[in-house]
Amino acid sequence: MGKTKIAFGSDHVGLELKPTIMEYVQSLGYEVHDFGAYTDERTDYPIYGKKVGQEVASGKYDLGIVICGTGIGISLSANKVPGIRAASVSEPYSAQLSRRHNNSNVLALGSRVVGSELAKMIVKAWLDAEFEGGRHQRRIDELAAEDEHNEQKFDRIVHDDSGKYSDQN
Ligand SMILES: O=C(CO)[C@H](O)[C@H](O)COP(=O)(O)O
Repeated sequence: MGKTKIAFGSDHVGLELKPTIMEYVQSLGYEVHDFGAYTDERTDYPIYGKKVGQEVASGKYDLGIVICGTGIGISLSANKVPGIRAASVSEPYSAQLSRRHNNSNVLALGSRVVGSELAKMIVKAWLDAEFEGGRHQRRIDELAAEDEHNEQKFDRIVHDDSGKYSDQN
């Protein structure tokens, strides 16, 4: 079996923390890829939350880690992608439980909320935890059923390279 593949994304604020976390995750034996942003020019977190969400939901990547100032905006964006369960957390306990109970497939961090050492502890707790299934699977199935209704609506919104979006319908 190959290495677990992790997709990374951030806005301009999350870019402060992203290289440190990517390097750390790689040192733990994971394959990593950065889907932007690549410069600190002010940009919009929905572009990168959506991109990472799509990479994970499509199965091209196993998990995603997204970073903005608080972790909130970029988690909201990732969670719009059907099949994504993004958890915005700022301590290891919630990170671990988000996988054990919620089977989170995207972790969202706030670079203005956590320092790099705490962020590493959060990421390690998240990566080491495993989904427990059982009664928790029933709840995940309910979320997936909601996704089916939302899928069509979501696909209408398209971003161009400058970050502008349009509604295709
Ligand atoms: O945390 C965030 C979203 O939840 C963003 O990183 C933050 O809102 C960006 O702010 P600014 O454009 O003022 O740098």
